[in-house]
Amino acid sequence: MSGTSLDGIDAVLAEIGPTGQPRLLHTHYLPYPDSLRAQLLALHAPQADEIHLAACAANKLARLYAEAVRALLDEIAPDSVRAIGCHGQTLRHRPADGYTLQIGNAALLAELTGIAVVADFRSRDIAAGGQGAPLVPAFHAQALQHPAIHRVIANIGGIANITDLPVDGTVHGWDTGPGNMLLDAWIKRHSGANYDRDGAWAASGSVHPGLLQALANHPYLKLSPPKSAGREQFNLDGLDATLSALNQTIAPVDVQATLLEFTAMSLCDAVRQECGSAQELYVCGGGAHNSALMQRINALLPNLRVTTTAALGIDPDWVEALAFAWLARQTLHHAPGNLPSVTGARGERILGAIYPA
Ligand SMILES: Nc1ncnc2c1ncn2[C@@H]1O[C@H](COP(=O)(O)OP(=O)(O)OP(=O)(O)O)[C@@H](O)[C@H]1O
Ligand SMILES: CC(=O)N[C@H]1[C@@H]2OC[C@@H](O2)[C@@H](O)[C@@H]1O[C@H](C)C(=O)O
Repeated sequence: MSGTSLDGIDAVLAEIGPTGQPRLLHTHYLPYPDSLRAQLLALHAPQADEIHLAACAANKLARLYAEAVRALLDEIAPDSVRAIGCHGQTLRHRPADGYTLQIGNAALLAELTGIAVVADFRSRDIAAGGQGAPLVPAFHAQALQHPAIHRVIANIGGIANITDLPVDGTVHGWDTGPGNMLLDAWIKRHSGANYDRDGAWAASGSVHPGLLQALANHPYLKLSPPKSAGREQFNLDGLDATLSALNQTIAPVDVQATLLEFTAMSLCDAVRQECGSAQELYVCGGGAHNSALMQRINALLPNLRVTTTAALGIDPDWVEALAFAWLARQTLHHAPGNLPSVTGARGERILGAIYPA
């Protein structure tokens, strides 16, 4: 899994039992080199010769994915692995235009590893009229649903998404707004750091009410699910435009504090408005490590027990990667991977393309 934070590759070796229950065997995190991160970020905007540049970046990604796979395979023979589920790196996500694009040369990854690869999980759902995202809710339902407790799972990566798991067994899920994306971008600009460790910088500032209000007016937040978001909706250019329109001097540290509050607020508003009787919220994704963010989520949802998926036995860092291992297994079993109640697709679909070993 390489997600919208553009931080690197989360790789897991997983065994998935006959009922679909996952068991995490090994994990490996491979950060992107700074140069690749910068190239991928640049490819999110139009530029000259971008088809060539994207194809070259896809090859680089395949080589890094292969390196991550090799690191997992120290103690297991490659031929005992059925498949690699490879999400790829999202460069564009435009369901309204009928497409989404995740790059990462799956053919090259199959060639380099000698293992079958399942890739391009989102396109079929979009072809069927869906958002193509989020896809993890089906896995959350499989692995984390409780028959008597109304749970919500929040994945806080670059973008934040939630999965609502009421006790009647229905599942809803959508992207609530920014996760770490704006926080990462703002601290990068001001100190060069890739992220605000534990939210310490944000915690040392004060929320600016005018900026918070302006951010809360983002049209994405007013849309009803099904909905999904990406860097198209939440990015530094948009933040700069909001700041210029306010025309006030706001200290960078207070902007960071306000971005953290905006991230927590957009997520918690979605939980309060759409997940009525929810009792428990389990957070996963890198945002689970941001203690200042976790504190604000706790404070904004006083009626829920807020913790991380570690309390359910799944380390929050690996839920998403496990989900794509599970989705790859669904594909190999000719079983659907999408939930039409989440993505809005016309029906269940078998997702992904298979590149045989
Ligand atoms: N100790 C920490 N303190 C604050 N933030 C953290 C910490 N550790 C990780 N993060 C944040 O988590 C991000 C990575 O999260 P994650 O791996 O879930 O993202 P992702 O794979 O891009 O997810 P998605 O696909 O859901 O967007 C980092 O960019 C950083 O912002
Ligand atoms: C297009 C795309 O890559 N979307 C990601 C992104 O990151 C979080 C959120 O936005 C979610 O919609 C999705 O990823 C997760 C893994 C998903 O599909 O469930």
